Amino acid sequence: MTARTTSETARDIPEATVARLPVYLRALTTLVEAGTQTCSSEDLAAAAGVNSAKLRKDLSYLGSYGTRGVGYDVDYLRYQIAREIGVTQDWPVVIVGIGNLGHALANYSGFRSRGFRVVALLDADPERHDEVVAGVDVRAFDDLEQIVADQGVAIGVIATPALAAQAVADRMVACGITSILNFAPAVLSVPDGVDVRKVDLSIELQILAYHEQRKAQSA
Ligand SMILES: NC(=O)c1ccc[n+]([C@@H]2O[C@H](COP(=O)([O-])OP(=O)(O)OC[C@H]3O[C@@H](n4cnc5c(N)ncnc54)[C@H](O)[C@@H]3O)[C@@H](O)[C@H]2O)c1
Repeated sequence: MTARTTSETARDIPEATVARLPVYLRALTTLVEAGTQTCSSEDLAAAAGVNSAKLRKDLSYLGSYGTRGVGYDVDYLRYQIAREIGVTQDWPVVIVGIGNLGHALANYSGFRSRGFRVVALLDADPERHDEVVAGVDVRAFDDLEQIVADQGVAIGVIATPALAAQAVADRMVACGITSILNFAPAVLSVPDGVDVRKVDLSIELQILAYHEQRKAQSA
């Protein structure tokens, strides 16, 4: 994943720390679900896959230092991180491009449990407009402006072909969306104040392929 952000968070938490907070949140959620009440920084670091010094430093930005000999209160730390990320509130999200990937994203139940509510699925193809995916109607892309205004949407997901992605992003930005998660293999140009994160699984696979090749060469 690559990040393009225009500003640091209110208390200037470093961007690399911000990127790890959701990882800690996921690890803490697993601990809460397992009934764990306290954990050491070493346990949490192992669950999150980072080293414990880095974890302690990251959590110190949140003013969270744990209790010597006891560790962190799992439930409270989870709340603190969720509050810092902003997922204690419900974020309405629109997904544009309801093809193979759009269907998979719309059907993913993990968004809701992590604070994101998919309020609209939009597609330019009228043949898709009769569909209901995960209980949400697929609607015309031209309804974007109305939906964003009615629902106060700040986050948009792009799952269209690459050629359409910039035009979709432009329409999103023009009607007030300020954060975009882009799955299309296209570099988006957006004005200051709009954050774009790009997800590209084939790049992740290519990085793994590079390491596989290195392993094979040194074997
Ligand atoms: N990032 C990743 O890891 C990853 C993985 C898979 C696919 N993708 C990308 O996601 C995108 C979607 O892939 P897919 O397999 O779902 O494609 P798809 O062809 O099945 O679906 C694309 C959908 O976008 C709609 N669309 C086209 N132009 C539009 C526009 N201007 N406005 C609104 N909707 C529009 C189409 O009608 C279609 O329903 C592609 O760009 C693909 O390369 C990325």
